[in-house]
Formats: sequence, structure tokens, C-alpha cells
Amino acid sequence: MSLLDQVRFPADIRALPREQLRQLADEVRDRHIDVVAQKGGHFGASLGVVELTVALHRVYDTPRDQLVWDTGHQAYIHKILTGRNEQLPTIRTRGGLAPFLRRDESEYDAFGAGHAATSISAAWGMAVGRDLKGADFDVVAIIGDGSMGCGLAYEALNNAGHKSNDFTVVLNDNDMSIGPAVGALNKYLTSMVTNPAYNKVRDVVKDVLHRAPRSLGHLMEEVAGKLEDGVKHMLTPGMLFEALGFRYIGPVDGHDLDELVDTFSRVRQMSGPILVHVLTQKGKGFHLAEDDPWTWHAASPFDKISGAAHAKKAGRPRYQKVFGKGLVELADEDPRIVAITAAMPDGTSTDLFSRAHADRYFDVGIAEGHGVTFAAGLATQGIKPVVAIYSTFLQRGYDNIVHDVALQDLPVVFGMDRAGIAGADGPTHNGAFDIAYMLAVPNMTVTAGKNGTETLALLRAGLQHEEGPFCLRWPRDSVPDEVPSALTIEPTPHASWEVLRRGSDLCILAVGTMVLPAIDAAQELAARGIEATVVNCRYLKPYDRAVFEEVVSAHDRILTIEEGTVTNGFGAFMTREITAFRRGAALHIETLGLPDDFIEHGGRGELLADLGLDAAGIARSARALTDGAATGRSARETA
Ligand SMILES: Cc1ncc(C[n+]2csc(CCOP(=O)(O)OP(=O)(O)O)c2C)c(N)n1
Ligand SMILES: CC(=O)[C@@H](O)[C@H](O)COP(=O)(O)O
Ligand SMILES: [Mg+2]
Repeated sequence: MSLLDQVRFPADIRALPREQLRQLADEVRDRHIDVVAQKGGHFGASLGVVELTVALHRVYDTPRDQLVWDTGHQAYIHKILTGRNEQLPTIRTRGGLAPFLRRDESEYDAFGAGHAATSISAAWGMAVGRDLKGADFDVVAIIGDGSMGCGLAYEALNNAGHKSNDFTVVLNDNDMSIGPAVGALNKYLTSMVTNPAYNKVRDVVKDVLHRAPRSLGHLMEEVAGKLEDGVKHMLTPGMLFEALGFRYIGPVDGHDLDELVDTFSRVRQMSGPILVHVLTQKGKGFHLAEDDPWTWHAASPFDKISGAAHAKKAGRPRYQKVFGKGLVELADEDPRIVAITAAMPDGTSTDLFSRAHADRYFDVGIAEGHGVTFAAGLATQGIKPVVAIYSTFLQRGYDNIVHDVALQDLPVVFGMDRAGIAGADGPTHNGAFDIAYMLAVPNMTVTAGKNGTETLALLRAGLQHEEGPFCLRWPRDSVPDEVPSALTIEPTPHASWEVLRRGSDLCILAVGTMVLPAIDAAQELAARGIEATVVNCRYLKPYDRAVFEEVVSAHDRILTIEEGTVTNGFGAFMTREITAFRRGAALHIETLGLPDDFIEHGGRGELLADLGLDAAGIARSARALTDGAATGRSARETA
């Protein structure tokens, strides 16, 4: 009988004979491989924490004791062991399990995740909250080495380390982020655990312990622990974490269940801030992922034996590839261009740049704010930095954008990928706010291309723009057009719009990915006798004042459409501009976009249709606007 049939919750793990934990771990690992092979999803990170997850739920009394997983892409094992095994195949699908952790999905999900490096701050908050109310439970944060390279983690360590509240940080060190591990921390951690003298002494200590008579066991354990700590302090450089006030324990073999259970049983009896350094292998137990953890960070459905993806990647390339290739071509011609990524070389396709111009490629790690201000510094030296960061992750660098780039009018180009609906990654990853947050920044030029070619045309324009920062956005999608070499594409004229269609019944002001569906909607409307003007507002700010005045003078019914929040988005901006320009006129303005809410995970296309942001939805809104206006219905904002 399979153990997984009887182990549904952590209490079942704690009821198992200890010698069955190994079998449970093997079954859980196989289950994870089976489900992701069928359905796709995040893959390598969960494989690396199978034993760690089993051991934590074995030792700690979850959900009373709180486990705070960082980022959450490694939490499939946690979900399997906390009552969600049957639902696992629904993960990342509309209405199914969330891609990461969510407090509203399970009592075992102590804190939501998705963006990296929040776990220590959150866990510390829980520990202090516990002590303020005199409660009694353990709090454990589990953070990866890549996420430990993020400044937020140090803010938390620094703050927690000088207090005495009990809480534990588990550093899951697989020497890997998504791309190759970057940063001095990784070198430091590696040096600690590969120091031959330190490891020799550890082996001796282990051997002495093993041989000690049972009767002396506890005493020997104390002596051995002191000896090991003394050696550790002597041999390992700096003991960064001890300097920050944490008792350092480790490194521990993250795949040795006995060592893990013994270590956490010991740690659970200790007091104060503790950091347990666990060594794991990302992709452990699936040979292809062990050999190439970067590629197997996430996977689309694949054959378990060969690893071959089921669905052949047909059709046109993703926007990210078009951007990455175009940037390389432009950098071939201009030695001032540099590319900056924040630990996402693959997702932004700046890995292409790293191969073509290694000396001008910078992966700053999970440090978006630093990446932005680093770019500002480069710009003061006449360098042309292109900061390629997902819209959602760029939120981490907002003050840096305002304070270090825009206020100093520095020519930095921001390439915001995953703008709009990201899809399966859900609300933590949707690029819902970049139009709103960038429009609010003085001196910032805000743009969005209608297709791949125009995206590169805007990139060229941004690289020529010397008078301050410039941003452009693109979706997690394939381009709708054949895209030529960037070097053959003229830069889009500054602050220009493009009138794609003229009609007398209403005017549609469309942004970026909404332009082509607006054209399709206009054709549907025309079949019903409604003629729409469609304008490609590829410069959101500064906008094309001449075209604006022409079309706004000619229309009392205006529909704006953007794949971004309507709250303080382009539509709100245009509504203010239009009502000021047509003061006193009886206008009917509707702004379509993402509602003032968080959009759940699901397929990008189905979510856009749900939101009325496909051609059919746009046509419906346009008809309502023209019918409504015909009956004198007042203008209304729609979400
Ligand atoms: C703020 C932020 N930036 C970037 C990402 C994208 N991201 C997801 S997982 C990951 C790598 C994390 O590395 P590590 O913490 O070592 O975890 P591992 O995958 O190795 O288990 C990155 C960069 C993110 N989730 N959040
Ligand atoms: C967990 C995380 O943040 C990344 O793995 C993210 O899911 C990547 O997103 P894309 O798949 O859109 O590159
Ligand atoms: Mg890692």
C-alpha cells in the first residue's frame, strides 16, 4: 500500500514510524514528477526540498507551528503533504490550486508568497506577534540562497538578529537561483561548506559521537557541539549570520532525513534567532533536472523518460525573445548599450545578451531596487542601460525609479516584461500596475507597442531618448507579427500616436496589446453599422497632442482600453485630459482595463475574455456606449 494514500496531513507524518519517512519522501517526489510531467508548472525547486519538507512537518507541530516558505515555487511538496495532493493537478489553472502559497487556500500556508525574500520579515513579524500576545508556537522561515541574495532578507536578519525572540530561518542552499547563482553571498556560502579543514573536523566529530557509549551520549553531544562550533568560528570566514546575531547551525545534508529530523528536533529546543544552513540539490531525483536545474526551474508538460516537451513550440516567438534578440542587434552597433536583469536572464531573454556581450551584461540577482539605481549610476557615465525586469518585480524598485532616475532626469530604459495578465502565475505576477505607477512619475516617457515590430521601434526610440527615463512594456505572449531585424526598424517618433481607422460613431484610444483586438472589434462594429475611429496610443505620456485634439474634437463618445488597472491608468489620465479639453461638452467616456482587484491565476486568453478585453468584449462595450449615448445615458467608468 502506498504511504501517500494514508498520509494526507502532517499529523499523519508525525504518526509514521521514523523508518517509513524515506519511503514517504520517495513517493512524494514521484507524485510531484508525475503531476508536473502531465500538467506543467514549477519543477526543480520542489524536488530539492522533498526531504526538508517531510522533516519540517515531522518535527514541527504544523499548522500550530508556522512554516513560512519564501517565494513559494518550491511548495508543491508542502501542498501534497497538507491535504492538497488530490488537487495538485489543478495547480495554476483557473479555479485550481494557486501557483504559490496563499493564506486563503490552506491553514498550513502561514504567509502568501510569489515575490522572493519576504519570508524572514514575515516570520519575524509572526514571532514578535506571538510573543506580544503570550502565545506559544514555533515560527520557521525557509528561504533559498538566491532569495537570500536580496536586500530585503538582510533588512530582516539585521532587525531580528539583535533581539532574542525565538525563531528559525532555514537557508535552503542549492547554489542556484533561476539562472547561474550570482553575487558574493553564493561564493561565501560555497567557501564555507567546501572548506576541507572544516569538513575534516566535522567528520571527526561525527565519528567520535558515533563511537561514544550511549551512556555518555548527551554529554558527548554537548562537547562535540562545542568543539564543532569552535572550529567553525575559527575556520569559516566571518560567520556572517552569527555576526548578525543568529546562532548558525550547519551545513546540514538536505537530503538526509535522519540528519534533518535530528537537527530540527535539536533546534526546536534551542532559543533565540537561529539559522539552519541546509544543502540541497535543485532538481534532486530527476536526472535531467539534476544536470540542468536552470532549464528545469519550470516545465511545460513533458515525457517523464525522455524529458521531451509534449507540445511543440510552434508559431511566432515570445515578445521576450524578440526583445532579447533586438537588444543584441542594437548593442552590436552601439557599445554604450548594457543589459541589466534581476536574476531572470531566461525569462527576459537577456541571456542572449549575456552570450553576445558578456562584458555589458549584468545580472544583479534578486535585487530590483539595486538594479535600477545601478542603472542610474551607469547613465551618469554616458552608458545606455536597459533594465529588463518584469512589471511586477519592478515594483520592488519604484522609489529607485522616482528618486534616483526620474528626479535626476537620467536616460534609463525600462523594458517591462509580463505586463498585463501574466496568467498561470496569478495575482503576484500580473503586471497590472506599471501603467499607473509609471504615468505618475514626472519626466518618465511611458510607451507600449501594438506588436513585436513596434516594440522594437519603441526600444530604438528609448535608446535615442537622452532627456530622461523611458519605459516600454510587453506581455507574456507570442508576437502577432513577423519581426525584422531591429536595425531595419525606424524608431517610433517621440510622443506620436497612429490613427489606424476613422469612423464617426465613436473613438477608441487603445494601448499596446489592446490595439489589435480594438481593430478586430471595430470590424465587428462596422458589420452592425457602427463606425469607430481606432487610435494606437503607443506613447501614453507624453501623448500626441495634435491627434488627441483632432479625434477628441470629432467625438463625444470615447472608449479607452489598456491591459492595466483602470485605477489611475491611461483611461483615467485621458478622461482628465479630455474633459479639460472639451470643458462643458456632454461626453460619454468609458475606460476599459483591469478592475480595481487582483486577477486570479488562469490562462491569459481566458482571463482577458472574462475581463471583456478581447475583441468581443470591446465590441460589447462600444455598442453599449453608442446605444447608451443615443439614449442620453450618462458616462460611466467600467471596471
Ligand atoms: C522579487 C522577485 N524577483 C524575482 C523573482 C523570480 N524568481 C522566482 S524563483 C527565483 C529564484 C530563487 O532562487 P532561490 O531562492 O535560490 O530558490 P530555488 O529556486 O533555488 O529553490 C527567482 C529569481 C521573484 N519571484 N521575486
Ligand atoms: C517563481 C517565479 O517568480 C518565477 O519562476 C516566475 O514564475 C517565472 O515566470 P515566467 O514563467 O513568466 O518567466
Ligand atoms: Mg537556490
